[in-house]
Amino acid sequence: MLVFRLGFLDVGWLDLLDILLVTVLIYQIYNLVRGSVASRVFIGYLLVYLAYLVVKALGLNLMTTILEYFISVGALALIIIFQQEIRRFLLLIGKSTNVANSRWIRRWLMRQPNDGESQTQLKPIIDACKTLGSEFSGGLIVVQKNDDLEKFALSGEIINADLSKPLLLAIFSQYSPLHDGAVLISNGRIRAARCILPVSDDDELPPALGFRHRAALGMSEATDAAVIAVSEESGRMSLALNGELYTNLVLSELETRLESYLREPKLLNHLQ
Ligand SMILES: Nc1ncnc2c1ncn2[C@@H]1O[C@H](COP(=O)(O)OP(=O)(O)OP(=O)(O)O)[C@@H](O)[C@H]1O
Repeated sequence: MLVFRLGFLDVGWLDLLDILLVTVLIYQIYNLVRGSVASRVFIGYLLVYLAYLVVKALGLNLMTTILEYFISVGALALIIIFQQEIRRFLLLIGKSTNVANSRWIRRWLMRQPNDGESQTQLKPIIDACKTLGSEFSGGLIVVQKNDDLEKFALSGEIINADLSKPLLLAIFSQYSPLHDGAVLISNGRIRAARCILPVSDDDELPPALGFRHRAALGMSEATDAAVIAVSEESGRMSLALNGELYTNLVLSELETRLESYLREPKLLNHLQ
């Protein structure tokens, strides 16, 4: 059905709906990539696409063909560059559908994490963070959720020991040869120490936060693990989840966030 005419263009309700949906989509994508290097790539790609539309409308055939090739190869490159953002976007959709809140769906489709699988005990971790914070020792602890973290474990020293507060404190003691880097906790055990984590290039991170916090954020962008950073300088605790860094957490807040994130139902986990 025709709504109005714009020069030679007939604009209908469906066109308006189409424009609205594209606007929302571009806005959401912009929100996800804002502040990262990817945002500049995104804007660059949009400009090339606009140039393509213009040369196509003007009938410049050779230029149109060149830009067409560029855009089709660029689409593949975009998927690689925007891995993290695409993941966050799908996560956003997964969360907003709120499937996990339906009791019926929970019962029939989801496996709760406590059905026989070994769950990581959070108490030793929280207690260790408390001591590390009060002693200004500094620490970086990765708690596995679903994603396989073995390649990160192999970047450090494999330990494979029972999880306990004294062992965590011994690892992060400044006299320990293992205190540098991150401790990786997997299936309720300390899997490895001295692990090297990917560093985030998010330029919105406050300059006061150094590489420990960047590594925590980077790991949470690359995987679904929960990463705790205890600052050596301030003793403050931060938690990185799904590419978000929650800073200056009090102990109870750290525990609640960690608990609810790690105990989310499995179906939701797979959407992330
Ligand atoms: N990519 C990384 N992977 C694992 N650990 C890292 C990484 N980068 C830094 N670290 C750890 O963080 C420690 C402190 O780094 P830095 O002082 O830059 O961090 P920070 O964020 O300022 O934290 P703090 O407040 O504790 O000083 C390093 O000695 C190292 O143990």
